[in-house]
Amino acid sequence: MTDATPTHEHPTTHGTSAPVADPWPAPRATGAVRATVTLPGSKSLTNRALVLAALSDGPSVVRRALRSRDTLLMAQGLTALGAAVDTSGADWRVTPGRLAGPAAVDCGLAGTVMRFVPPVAALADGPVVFDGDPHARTRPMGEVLDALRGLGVAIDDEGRGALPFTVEGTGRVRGGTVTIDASASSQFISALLLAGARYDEGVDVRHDGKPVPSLPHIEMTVAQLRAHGVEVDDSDADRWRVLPGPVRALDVDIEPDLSNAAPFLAAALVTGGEVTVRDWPRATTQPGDALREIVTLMGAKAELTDAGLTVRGGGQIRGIDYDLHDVGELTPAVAALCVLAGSPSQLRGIAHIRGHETDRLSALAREFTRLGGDVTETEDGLAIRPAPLHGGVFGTYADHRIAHAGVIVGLAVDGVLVEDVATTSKTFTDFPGAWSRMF
Ligand SMILES: O=C(O)C1=C[C@@H](OP(=O)(O)O)[C@@H](O)[C@H](O)C1
Ligand SMILES: C=C(OP(=O)(O)O)C(=O)O
Repeated sequence: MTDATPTHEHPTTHGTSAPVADPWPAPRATGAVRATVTLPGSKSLTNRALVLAALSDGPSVVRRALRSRDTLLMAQGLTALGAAVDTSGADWRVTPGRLAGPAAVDCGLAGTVMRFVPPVAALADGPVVFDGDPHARTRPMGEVLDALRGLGVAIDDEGRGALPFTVEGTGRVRGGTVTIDASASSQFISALLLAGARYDEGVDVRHDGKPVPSLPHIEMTVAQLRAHGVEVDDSDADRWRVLPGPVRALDVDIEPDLSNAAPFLAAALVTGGEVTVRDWPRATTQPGDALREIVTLMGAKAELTDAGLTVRGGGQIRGIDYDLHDVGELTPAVAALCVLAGSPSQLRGIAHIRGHETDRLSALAREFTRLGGDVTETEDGLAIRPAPLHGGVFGTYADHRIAHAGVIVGLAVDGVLVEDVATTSKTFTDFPGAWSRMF
């Protein structure tokens, strides 16, 4: 880095203070990558574990918690509500406390914080104000607020159906039956289920609308609730019932984040190399496990052994026709592989990712096109055809996974500069360092 290179100082909630060049020259692979990587913990598992620990009947331990912006924001939010969350070590300790306002919760850009914490705040005695990053104010949220109102909670959002808003907690929630349209995000359902056992009548949540995306994430919620001793009935399609009762304290181990494995495994395909991700679970509720199937369809070999998941690239990348509805968060990395593939691809079922950190379909189409790619948006996905690529600045829109897409393409294309790569700290502290260490 020269003195003339602009640097970006991460805010403290980004989990690191290392200055990083902006835009960041993405490492260009000069040969087949051979690497074994240890990835940080899962965002989705960590933030569910923290919420459930804060609602539990005693102290819990969240081992190998992910330390990143989203999880630190969750810890801060729950602390603001009255829990004691000790994040000083690798194992985070959560001691539930009396939930009370007035309090303020900064959601950053974390879907899990903006959706999962309001149902907890509803149990607090006193007002709790929620706000977040500018992009967060445009993320869909209204269904959760309306559902909470239906369960007996007063919320003041001045009709926005989005951040900022105030949950006017009274110390208890009636709960009961509510019907919502969760076609924009599975997190609407997970949010209500996570707190539901602590409501007087529990919750009976029904979905009415187009199919719910990211269903495995709801299954993850149900599994974690059951691990805490909560009774959940998910035997009917589009209906989830959480019975009222105590949430038992738990000592849990967090698995590595399999969605954040995507760029690392992609490096094996792009360079014809071999990448092993350590501690890949044999059985998991994480949707990122679908990467094993996806990279295989794209021409790689994926092998799960005691060492972890090893992916070997097999020369040219094959384009795919794939429905990512259940695993939408993998789209940016998969799209980057498709851009580098030797045959066309069609990615489907992901209209809802327009409501993620940014409109991911539009951002991916725009940024790949700027590098010479042939990528068009469809109503529910992306159509990608092979095209010669060139270097340039890759915009990231405050979206960690758009940054992953940029660095993947940068492996194979000279002169790709990834804007604000520090945004990756949303779910991965020092991603640029971990990425650079592979080469
Ligand atoms: O519950 C969760 O932890 C998540 C659910 C999914 O959200 P959507 O259902 O909004 O896609 C996923 O994309 C997000 O990264 C994490
Ligand atoms: C959609 C994502 O995040 P969030 O939890 O903020 O919704 C993501 O991580 O891809």
